[in-house]
Amino acid sequence: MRMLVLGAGATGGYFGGRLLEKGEDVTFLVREKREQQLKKRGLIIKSVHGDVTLNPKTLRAGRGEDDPFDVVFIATKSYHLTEAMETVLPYVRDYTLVIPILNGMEHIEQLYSYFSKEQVIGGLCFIESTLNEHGDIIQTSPTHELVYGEWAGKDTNRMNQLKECLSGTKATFRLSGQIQQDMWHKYLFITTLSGITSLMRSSIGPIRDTLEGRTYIQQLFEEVRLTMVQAGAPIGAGIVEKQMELIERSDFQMKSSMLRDIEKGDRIEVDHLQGYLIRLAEKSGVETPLLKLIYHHLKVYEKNLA
Ligand SMILES: NC(=O)C1=CN([C@@H]2O[C@H](COP(=O)(O)OP(=O)(O)OC[C@H]3O[C@@H](n4cnc5c(N)ncnc54)[C@H](OP(=O)(O)O)[C@@H]3O)[C@@H](O)[C@H]2O)C=CC1
Ligand SMILES: CC(C)(CO)C(=O)C(=O)O
Repeated sequence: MRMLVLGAGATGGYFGGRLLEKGEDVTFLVREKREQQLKKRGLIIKSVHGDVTLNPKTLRAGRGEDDPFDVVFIATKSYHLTEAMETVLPYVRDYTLVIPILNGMEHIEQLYSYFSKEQVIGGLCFIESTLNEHGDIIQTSPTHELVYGEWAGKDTNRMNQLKECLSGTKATFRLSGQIQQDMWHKYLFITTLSGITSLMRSSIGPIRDTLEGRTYIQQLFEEVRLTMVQAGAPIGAGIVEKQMELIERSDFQMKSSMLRDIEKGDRIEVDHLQGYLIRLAEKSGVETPLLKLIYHHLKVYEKNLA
């Protein structure tokens, strides 16, 4: 299958790079600066699973538009999505599978204004990765998993074909029969993790290892869970307990990508993650005091960037 990865950043560059390493036909749709970096240095992955330097095929918007792709992974930040969608449209046909791997949920509705419900499938990823000052991908913990699946959870020929193509890669690609729930659960986890680590400006260990810190994590999980349940999201029973266990087991040094972005002085996805949930909570009247504090704290960070 011909695959296009929109965004050769920390996630797109990693998963696309691993597929390329395996020998799949992968192209990256990039902007000028990133293309120059990739041409000069190559796509460099420095990872706990092994380093690799690759020479990827790149495309710039407007070029090769008569050469469509079978699969398009969407791997930009949420705040770049609208512009990015305009540039990717010419490479997509009716049969193209569009797989977003962003955190959050709001982007799904946004994608439906560009693509049909048939084209867009569900997706998410678990990975701790970032770009260093040279644009190399630094991937730092054992998990490197991309999960995908039909929105309605069906077992289809096209998913089986995709599964075949993604298998045998030095990263886990997992086909899910309940991708909507997986995405909401990941959203619950990341809103809490990014919220608490960004508020405290700390990796998870020092927060989790104090009674007060753990209480705040628990409170935030509950606020977010209730918001999601009231919005009709398919949240499983006992999910907060399961995700608290995940927090307990996480490496002491574990940070959210949002905190890493704050440390680099970069933009953050606060409106896409915490902001969208606050809007949902307001609609259903759920009280979210801690989530609101975190949201406003992060909005102040954003204001200070300007
Ligand atoms: N990093 C992580 O550990 C994890 C991140 N996520 C989520 O994955 C998503 C992507 O994050 P991440 O990969 O970290 O982000 P990055 O900022 O590292 O990468 C995004 C890439 O998208 C590129 N891009 C933006 N707009 C365009 C465009 N119009 N055309 C081509 N390329 C474009 C940027 O390129 P340019 O250099 O030109 O700006 C950048 O390289 C986010 O929703 C994030 O929350 C999920 C799990 C883990
Ligand atoms: C929590 C983590 C690292 C898991 O993939 C993540 O999604 C993020 O930091 O954005």
